[in-house]
Amino acid sequence: MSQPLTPPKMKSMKAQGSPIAMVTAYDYPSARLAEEAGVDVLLVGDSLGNVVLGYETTVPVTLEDMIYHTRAVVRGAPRTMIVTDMPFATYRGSKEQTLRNAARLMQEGGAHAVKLEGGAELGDEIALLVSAGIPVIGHLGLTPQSVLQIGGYKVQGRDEAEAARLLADAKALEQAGAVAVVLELVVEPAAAAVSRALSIPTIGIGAGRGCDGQVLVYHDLIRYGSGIRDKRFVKPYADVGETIRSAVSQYVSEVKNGRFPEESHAFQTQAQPQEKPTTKLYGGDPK
Ligand SMILES: Nc1nc(=O)c2c([nH]1)NC[C@@H]1CN(c3ccc(C(=O)N[C@@H](CCC(=O)O)C(=O)O)cc3)CN21
Ligand SMILES: CC(C)C(=O)C(=O)O
Ligand SMILES: [Mg+2]
Repeated sequence: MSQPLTPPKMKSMKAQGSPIAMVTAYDYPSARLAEEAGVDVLLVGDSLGNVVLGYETTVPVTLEDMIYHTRAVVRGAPRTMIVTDMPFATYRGSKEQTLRNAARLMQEGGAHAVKLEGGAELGDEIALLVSAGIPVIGHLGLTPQSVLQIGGYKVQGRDEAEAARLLADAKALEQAGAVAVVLELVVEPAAAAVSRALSIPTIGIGAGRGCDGQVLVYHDLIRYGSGIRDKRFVKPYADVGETIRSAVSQYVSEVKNGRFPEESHAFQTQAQPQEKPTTKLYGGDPK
């Protein structure tokens, strides 16, 4: 991809039946690799609280955390559309504060769009952000920022009433000007019905095959982390956690048994031919 995706382009992808591939990212190297891999959209998710910062939930994640990680992701993926989650309690209560917080994610963080968890009750907030020129993505179904209220991570839309409310909320988000809606942990028929009823794309996570796009948490997708539990909706495409554990463990043994470093890793008084000149580069290590 040469230029970041735009909201109109996302909508035309839906119209053409071309699935949108989204993944989270939280730092420079992961963003860079995802851009090289051709993802359409990167989400700086507040799931960084769980997978990067080690919190139990996304509730402790701050606006400063989101700005900091967004900046790193933007540096790693300058040609990819970057969406940043507005974290817990930063988009309710005061309109002024909601706009200021979203603006900081865009101006200081460099995000191209923001994502908010919630339904029809957010109509005014979304309309305000849209009027300021901010692309807004909604998030329905399981909304992890309310986990302490909900009492767990549960599949949504199982009964008729829940499915109807999901559809009404999705329509309200579209009406308010949202450019896409994430559907999390929603039963497949309900997510498919919402996807058919909207002209803006739905991006599913644990929402089955009927959505217009998919999103997964980076660390789940590559099994990066200790004790990453394979959830039903995740397909792990690599086992990076095991790769890292094994590499670091080999390093530790080689240091302890004296096999590392070797002569080839050492510098002598006279420069040797294989030594590389030192380079000063911005934007990460030389490749
Ligand atoms: N690593 C990670 N991946 C995520 O997808 C994710 C996060 N963290 N943190 C924020 C939210 C929380 N999410 C979660 C957390 C747990 C389940 C879970 O336990 N799912 C069960 C199904 C539950 C049920 O049957 O009702 C599963 O086995 O998939 C799902 C989504 C999604 N998000
Ligand atoms: C799971 C996705 C949709 C998300 O909101 C996050 O990563 O925080
Ligand atoms: Mg999130």
